Amino acid sequence: MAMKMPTEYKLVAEHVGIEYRVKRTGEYLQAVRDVSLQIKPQEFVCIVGPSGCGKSTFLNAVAGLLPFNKGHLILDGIKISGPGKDRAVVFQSPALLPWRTVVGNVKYGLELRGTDAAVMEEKSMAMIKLVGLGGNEHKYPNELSGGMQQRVNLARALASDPELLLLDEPFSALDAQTREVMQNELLRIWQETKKTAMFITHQIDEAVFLADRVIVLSKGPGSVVAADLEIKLPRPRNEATKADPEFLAKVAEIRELILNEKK
Ligand SMILES: Nc1ncnc2c1ncn2[C@@H]1O[C@H](COP(=O)(O)OP(=O)(O)OP(=O)(O)O)[C@@H](O)[C@H]1O
Repeated sequence: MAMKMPTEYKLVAEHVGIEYRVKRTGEYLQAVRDVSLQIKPQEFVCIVGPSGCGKSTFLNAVAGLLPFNKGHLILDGIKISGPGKDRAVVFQSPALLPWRTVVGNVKYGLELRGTDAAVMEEKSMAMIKLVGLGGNEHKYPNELSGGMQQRVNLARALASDPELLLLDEPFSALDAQTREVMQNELLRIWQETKKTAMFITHQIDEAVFLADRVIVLSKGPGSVVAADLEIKLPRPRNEATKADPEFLAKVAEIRELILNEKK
């Protein structure tokens, strides 16, 4: 097996363009025009931007689920050309298999890879514990709340030990209180696992609370990177973070940037 060389960046996007062929008209829509960005190992990067700017499109391209027609996407020094076990995605809807228990769902990805049964059991149980679901291993998805289902989804993504965790508005279907709990939980898990994370959200305060860096995309279609802002708030972050003048200033700055994009 080829030795993986350590690289300065976990993910590099170089002038990435992504287009869709619109079925209805047969025409091409350049959803993302020119996105360049870098994510360092263990960094938490949030991507925000006006609705329809191509946040999900970009994430899907990084996941290898959508082809791109311009530029390059490079993960650990290797060009992305399709899905791979080095990336795991957490979508807004948990999409759990209803006929499988919590542990059965967490194991699913590992099973597809032919992982050894004992290793699979051990990893799945550890991940379930990590996401705070210990004791719920044998419950079925319909016995779980929305927040618990999203915890299972996170455990499933982490079980495969990905190099890059991709999260596409994972908490936007949750009520405000559960959402805040899950943001804190995600930060705790991220600090324990040290996974590099790319998180898409349209909620600016969520982005600033979570991220080391917030990248703002311009209005779409044909989006580019409008701003790339470092968030220097101390960690661990907690409720007090949200009252920090730096937090409030960054939220206001990004809100202004997005409002200007919408004009
Ligand atoms: N399957 C598709 N076929 C054609 N156009 C699409 C398709 N999916 C998305 N688009 C278009 O691509 C652009 C980017 O969409 P995308 O969903 O990535 O934006 P987004 O920033 O994630 O939006 P939101 O914040 O509303 O979720 C939009 O103009 C959208 O209409």
